[in-house]
Amino acid sequence: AIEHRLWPEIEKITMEQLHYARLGVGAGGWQLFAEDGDMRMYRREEEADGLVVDPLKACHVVKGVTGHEVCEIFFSPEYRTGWEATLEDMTVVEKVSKDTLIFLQTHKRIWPASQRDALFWSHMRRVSDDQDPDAHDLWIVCNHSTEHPDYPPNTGKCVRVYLTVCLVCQTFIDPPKDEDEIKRENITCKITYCSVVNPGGWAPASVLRAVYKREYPKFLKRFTSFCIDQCKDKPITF
Ligand SMILES: CCCc1ccc(-c2ccc(S(=O)(=O)CCO)cc2)cc1[C@H]1C[C@H]1c1ccccn1
Repeated sequence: AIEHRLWPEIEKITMEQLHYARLGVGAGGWQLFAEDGDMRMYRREEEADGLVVDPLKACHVVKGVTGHEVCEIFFSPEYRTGWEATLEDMTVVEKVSKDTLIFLQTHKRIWPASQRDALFWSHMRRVSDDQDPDAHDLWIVCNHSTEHPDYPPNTGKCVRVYLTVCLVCQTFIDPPKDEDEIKRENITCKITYCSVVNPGGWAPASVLRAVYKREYPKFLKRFTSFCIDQCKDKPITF
């Protein structure tokens, strides 16, 4: 296949994000800011040119779904309106390959900041765990801001945000007694979600931090509940 112009960047950023997601939160100034059941949400307070760009890392454990299923739902455009509450509009601008799409998304305005949009490539892949070959495979979705000639930034009503996001999922199977078939009650998915969103233009630090504190826990809970609901009556996809 002919290599797409974005392929080298996609490969580099995806593997960097995989490495970053697998780093623990012990070092590096992470502060726990939200907890809910098995979900732990951490952030670092960081600014770039006076704009809040607080990196976020969330760890969650969800029973009854596989990492492949969770990443498939996070990646696929057809499910997004079902779980992304802050979305106002979404377009698939380009289909790079079956596992790589370019999205343009408009998010609901957060008063008093102006409305934001995001243009990013989204890439999904299975990664075999080189450290522990008998561990189950990892699945990753990586979203990273990009440019596109037909969608220049800041031309309409929206301020363009710049984001890098990854969702890394690992499936664990607790084998059922005497070789029965694996049921959903025997599977657990360990999820790490990382995001850095540069708001792209001025927005008060206090407002942004309040929005992230409110929106990220809601987002991850809504997303994982949606996954459980979507998968519960379907055959398991490993
Ligand atoms: C001023 C910043 C506005 C703003 C821009 C962008 C995003 C955002 C974009 C993408 C992704 S994702 O994980 O790639 C899933 C695909 O949608 C998550 C978040 C969120 C907010 C704000 C709306 C807030 C928010 C924060 C956290 C989660 C959801 N929404």
